[in-house]
Amino acid sequence: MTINVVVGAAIIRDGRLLAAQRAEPAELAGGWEFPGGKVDPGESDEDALVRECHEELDVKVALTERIGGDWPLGAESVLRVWTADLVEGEPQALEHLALRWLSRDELHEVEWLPGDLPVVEAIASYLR
Ligand SMILES: Nc1nc2c([nH]c(=O)n2[C@H]2C[C@H](O)[C@@H](COP(=O)(O)OP(=O)(O)OP(=O)(O)O)O2)c(=O)[nH]1
Repeated sequence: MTINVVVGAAIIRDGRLLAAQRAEPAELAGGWEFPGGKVDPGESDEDALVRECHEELDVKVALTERIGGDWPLGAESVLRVWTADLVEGEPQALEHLALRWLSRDELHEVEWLPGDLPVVEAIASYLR
């Protein structure tokens, strides 16, 4: 069985984390996640993440630090997360229902996808 790699960006600005609300598929719609997506064959994780942020948010990001290792998403996928700085552009919800910048106190005001919760905990210490 091949394990699918999903990459996610913890974009932080002024001590706040950018959270994005999924628009699809129906069973995930409304849940909040890190911008990102699946790594294409032959593509590095980091290149995939920069590409996905451009496609989804119309921004250029610079990845800064890997957060933890492979975070399990069910039996068949893992999530790999990097913190990121915005280098160019203001994030647009091109593929999401909404975007929010969350301070540490606000982290749990949105309903994160279940697999993201441990990652969100790991990122709390980076926020104000
Ligand atoms: N992008 C992203 N996906 C996540 C997170 N947490 C989580 O469980 N997932 C799941 C949702 C999806 O089943 C899968 C990522 O798929 P995706 O739909 O974002 O990937 P993609 O943009 O490459 O889309 P596609 O080619 O399949 O259409 O991982 C997260 O924080 N960010």
